[in-house]
Amino acid sequence: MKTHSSAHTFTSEKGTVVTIGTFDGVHIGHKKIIARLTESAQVNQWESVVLTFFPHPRMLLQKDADIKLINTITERGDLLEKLGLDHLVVHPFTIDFSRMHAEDFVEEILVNALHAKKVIIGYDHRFGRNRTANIDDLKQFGAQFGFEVEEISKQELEDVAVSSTKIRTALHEGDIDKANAYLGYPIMLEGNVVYGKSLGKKLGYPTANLHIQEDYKLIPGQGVYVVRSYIEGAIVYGMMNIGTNPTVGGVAQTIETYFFDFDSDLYGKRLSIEILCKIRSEQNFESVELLIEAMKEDEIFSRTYIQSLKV
Ligand SMILES: Cc1cc2nc3c(=O)[nH]c(=O)nc-3n(C[C@H](O)[C@H](O)[C@H](O)COP(=O)(O)O)c2cc1C
Ligand SMILES: Nc1ncnc2c1ncn2[C@@H]1O[C@H](COP(=O)(O)OP(=O)(O)O)[C@@H](O)[C@H]1O
Repeated sequence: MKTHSSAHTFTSEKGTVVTIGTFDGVHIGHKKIIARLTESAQVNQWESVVLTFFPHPRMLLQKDADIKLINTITERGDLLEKLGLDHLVVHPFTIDFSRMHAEDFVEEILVNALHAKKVIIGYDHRFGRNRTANIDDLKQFGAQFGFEVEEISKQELEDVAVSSTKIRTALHEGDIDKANAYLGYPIMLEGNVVYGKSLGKKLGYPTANLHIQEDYKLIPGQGVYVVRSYIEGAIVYGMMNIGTNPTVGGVAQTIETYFFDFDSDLYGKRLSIEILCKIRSEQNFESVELLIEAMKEDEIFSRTYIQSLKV
């Protein structure tokens, strides 16, 4: 898969079949749409293209700085790559771009830049300045500029929209089982290991504190989770706490992981950590001794769970 940072720098050898969307989560519903795209490309000897925008239109237009996404833009690219796409175009969503008239968008972006022979799009897709154009307009533009339009049905689209919303809600609630089932893969958090309060080692459980750069990344609700990571080529399991560490007087939210059967310096390293299941909610224990007891139980639970994955 080739990633292009703008439609204007896109190049392809052949005509293309294009779909447009955010595809946040790249979940089981999205995969069906992408499968239609890659199949159509194969049958027609075209190249498959996903056109996506960044930042998310809602971040720019509604000043909705607080919108949270299931995937960072890097994760989205990595997940789409696994689906056998030929091209991912991450076009910058700017104020100027948002003001483009529908016909200019079709001619400049879809036809001239992306060489679209076919566009696969939701029945309710709206585009162009103030989202004035709809799928019927797109079909007319198709006749004018020589591309086909394939409509994704209401039912199929609702399945996709519902699962994106359901995944976000499930993640907020810490319902990892549900979120992972809709995603079709374990939700992941990626970031750099930073210094914490240096209490972990004293408690007998050193924890790698993860700093996630992308402020729009949705962090699952507070709680203690069984996790998995890949550190220097090896699978490492662990237990993660997402919370404010109230027992030791913490205030700010941290994401910290104790890795099992592991003992090396992780400061400054980049980790991608998959969340596999929830153990319990974070609690404000009356003493540090009680917190340590709880962590010992978390470890027993986690090791049993991990063992069950291996049989
Ligand atoms: C598996 C696990 C469970 C935890 N559960 C709680 C909890 O229920 N309540 C709490 O206040 N802190 C909890 N913590 C956070 C500890 O207080 C934290 O690891 C400790 O403050 C070390 O912080 P440091 O890495 O900044 O040194 C948990 C940590 C881990 C790894
Ligand atoms: N098994 C382990 N799991 C997590 N971190 C470990 C482990 N063994 C060693 N470390 C190292 O210890 C650091 C955490 O120690 P800790 O006392 O909790 O300090 P901090 O408050 O800076 O996180 C990690 O960032 C990592 O470099």
